[in-house]
Amino acid sequence: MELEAYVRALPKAELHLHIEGTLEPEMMFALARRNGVALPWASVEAVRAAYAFTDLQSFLDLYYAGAAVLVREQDFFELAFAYFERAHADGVVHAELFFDPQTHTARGVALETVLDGLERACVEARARWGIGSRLILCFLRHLSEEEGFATLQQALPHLSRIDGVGLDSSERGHPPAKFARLFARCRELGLHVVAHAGEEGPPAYIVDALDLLKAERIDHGVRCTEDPALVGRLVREQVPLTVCPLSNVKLCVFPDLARHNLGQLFAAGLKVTINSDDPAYFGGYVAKNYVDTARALGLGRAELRRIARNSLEASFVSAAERAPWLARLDALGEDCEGEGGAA
Ligand code: HPA
Ligand SMILES: [Zn+2]
Repeated sequence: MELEAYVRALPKAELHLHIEGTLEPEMMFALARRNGVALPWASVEAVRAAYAFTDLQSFLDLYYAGAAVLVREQDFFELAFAYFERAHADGVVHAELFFDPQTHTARGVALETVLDGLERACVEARARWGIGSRLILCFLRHLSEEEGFATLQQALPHLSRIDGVGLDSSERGHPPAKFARLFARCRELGLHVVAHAGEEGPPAYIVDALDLLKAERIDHGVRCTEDPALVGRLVREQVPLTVCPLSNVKLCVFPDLARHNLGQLFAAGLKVTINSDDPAYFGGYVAKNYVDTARALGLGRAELRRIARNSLEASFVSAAERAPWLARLDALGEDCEGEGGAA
């Protein structure tokens, strides 16, 4: 089996995916027209040409500008439905979607509108393709903790359809400590907790995401290798890292995939997963992240199976829900063992 087909056949969970980051330029322009929203680019080609990012902030500026075309429930539905269709083609059996309510409520779009559209797509994806999903509300860390509390207040009537909270946006200068009280309240409400840390921020932010926010997974986390004691802890506690290789290259966290530290993280025994982050902006959905990383770092099929297994184990589904996917994964491993494991 070709590597691409093998990767697509791996049952996998996607755990680090910003739904607003799946907005392809074609949809951006179609929704801008439909909703009468002016965009700062003249054409699909012009917006694609602007995807030459130098760091996280240069991406975020463009990403928030693009998200302004999302206004109605139908827009959020179409956005998420298009993602699920691609995810299904990539062998994703379960996806935990991040969404950024503050990006939308700041423009007068109600949290309920966002949730209604996303949830309808989740239901439709389950019915059509059997894909499972969860929704994770992310707080924008460049805003204040008080604004985060206001967003949580708006979310309270909808907690039955929100599974967890996360922390995203500009990392440098916005440490986890800024949100310790907000995340404590979220935990009291029974929400799962994840946080972006150690993408551009220092390893200390990963430590604080674990100790102060009680994050169950670290989103990115690649800068952990600068602190050997932290790596030891992440291995001991088997804290999942949701690594996004194409994102890291696009945002200049690593100069190229061959110099990405995912292979090093994996060899150290960390619970590494591979994800796409904002695939419309970073040049590839989850299967391309697996394939390109495997080629660049020489990962074999046993390693790819391990990474897919990690994603299923690190998801928020029950052991019973996960069991059939793990069985399929193991069966695939045996089927392909004789075909030469190397990527
Ligand atoms: O990679 C990311 N990092 C931080 N915030 C984000 N919001 C969307 N993508 C990202
Ligand atoms: Zn992210």
